[in-house]
Amino acid sequence: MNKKHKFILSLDQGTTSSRAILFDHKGRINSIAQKEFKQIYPKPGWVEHDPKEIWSTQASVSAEVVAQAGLTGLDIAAIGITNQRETTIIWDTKTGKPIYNAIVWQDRRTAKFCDSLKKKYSKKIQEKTGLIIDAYFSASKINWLLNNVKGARQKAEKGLLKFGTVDSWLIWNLTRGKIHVTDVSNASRTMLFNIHDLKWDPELLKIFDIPESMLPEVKSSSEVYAKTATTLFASKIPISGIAGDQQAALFGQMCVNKGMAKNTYGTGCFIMMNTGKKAISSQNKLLTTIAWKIGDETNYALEGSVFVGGAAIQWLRDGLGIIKKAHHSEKIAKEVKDNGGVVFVPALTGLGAPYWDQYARGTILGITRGTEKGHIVRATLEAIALQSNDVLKAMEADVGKPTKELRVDGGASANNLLMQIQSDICQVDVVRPKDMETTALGAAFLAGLSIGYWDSIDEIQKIWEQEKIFSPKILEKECKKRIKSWKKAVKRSFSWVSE
Ligand SMILES: Nc1ncnc2c1ncn2[C@@H]1O[C@H](COP(=O)(O)OP(=O)(O)O)[C@@H](O)[C@H]1O
Ligand SMILES: O=P(O)(O)OC[C@H](O)CO
Repeated sequence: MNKKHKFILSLDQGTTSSRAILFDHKGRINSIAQKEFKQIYPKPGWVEHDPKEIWSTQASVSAEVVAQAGLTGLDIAAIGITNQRETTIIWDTKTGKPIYNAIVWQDRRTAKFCDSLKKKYSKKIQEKTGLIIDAYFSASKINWLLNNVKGARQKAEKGLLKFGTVDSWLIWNLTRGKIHVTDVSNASRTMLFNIHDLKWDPELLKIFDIPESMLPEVKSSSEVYAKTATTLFASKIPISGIAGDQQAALFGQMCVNKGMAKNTYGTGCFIMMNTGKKAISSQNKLLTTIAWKIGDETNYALEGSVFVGGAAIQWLRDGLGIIKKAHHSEKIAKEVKDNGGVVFVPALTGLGAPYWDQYARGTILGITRGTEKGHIVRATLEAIALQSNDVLKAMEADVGKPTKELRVDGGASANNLLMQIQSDICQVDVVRPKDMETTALGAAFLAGLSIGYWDSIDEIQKIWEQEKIFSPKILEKECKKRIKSWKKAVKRSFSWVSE
């Protein structure tokens, strides 16, 4: 069969659901299957997933999407993997069983430990890893698991345990325990990886007290790592692309040139700017990270993560119960002409970039007798846009250039009002692609490139299509006014709790 008549299967393992998507040679979606899984909150600030459920939901949607399309494994040219990043899984090499739940990127249990490292190591860690010391990254989570799960440290020291981010865990299972790998983009989120010499860093391993034998082999983002060995598919399919989900989205948005930026509106908001072959060290509390490595070329990016993006909408739905469905937020926010003076800072799990205050908490200011539910909902959408703008402005300051356009994707980018607000606040064009599953598409592109399904990035650029452009509708003066009151509110949310 002609390769071009085959499909690329993309596995998109996100924070709230596992998705499998089949893409055709034009980069169009043929079929999607998705399953949500359980979020486990054992204590305030702790967030866990069951690694077995991560695997079982991902395996079942993978089989489902192929069957649903009336295809078999023989129709799949390759598999690309993209995943929630930083989330930490440790498993027993012999049994393949996890020693504990996955500690999710949002989990704050290691905040104090991270604080204790800041004074001595902030500079060194930022130089080597591009990251700012925070409980967000994998290193302190691995350290916690080794120190708190009975017998873990002894086993790890004997080489009997493996650590992986979710990509490694999925590949371990897809290959029935034969392959333990990750790619540079995922490795760059662990706080153990030197992003300049592309190696696990012995000094960092010492600081976090982690044996190197636990770590996966680090590969590029686009190469054949292995072939599937599960019974999920009738044939052995090459796994040939891996990238952390935000890096995959940057690639899926074809932000392949220096200065191009994207924002993914999922649970959090993740703004990333391609900085080309150069790792730019941020002066504005952003992260320097590896976007991808293709062949011998490593591409770097600046990133700012907003912890609570679409999750603020979820909170309106599940916590406050003032909306029934996430997409109702648009209609309800449109019932009022503006925010009525209400400003919401959704620091529900602290504040990420560019503030990095793990002790900040959510606050709603400006409520009066006239405040309606629409004002709160509108202020929530504005907060998503304002947080994203803070990051974009920090990026522009780091690279010394204004952004031309912001490409958008993720669940909440379907909200037209939010996209218009984003364009107004940033005073840039917001460009939404036809295919909003850009994360999965990016992984498919990486997988397809390495097996020659697509010949080059140039060929892929030709198939990328935009759906809609949102241009600023308010004047810069009005925009500045809104940002001023937002900044005032953000200050009030700082250091609210001490634990
Ligand atoms: N129309 C919408 N308006 C605003 N928020 C939305 C809308 N649709 C989805 N969301 C939000 O987007 C998030 C889901 O996006 P998704 O990309 O699936 O996230 P993730 O990959 O983090 O699980 C949820 O937090 C949800 O509240
Ligand atoms: O699963 P998402 O889309 O919320 O992304 C999670 C990020 O990778 C965390 O860094």
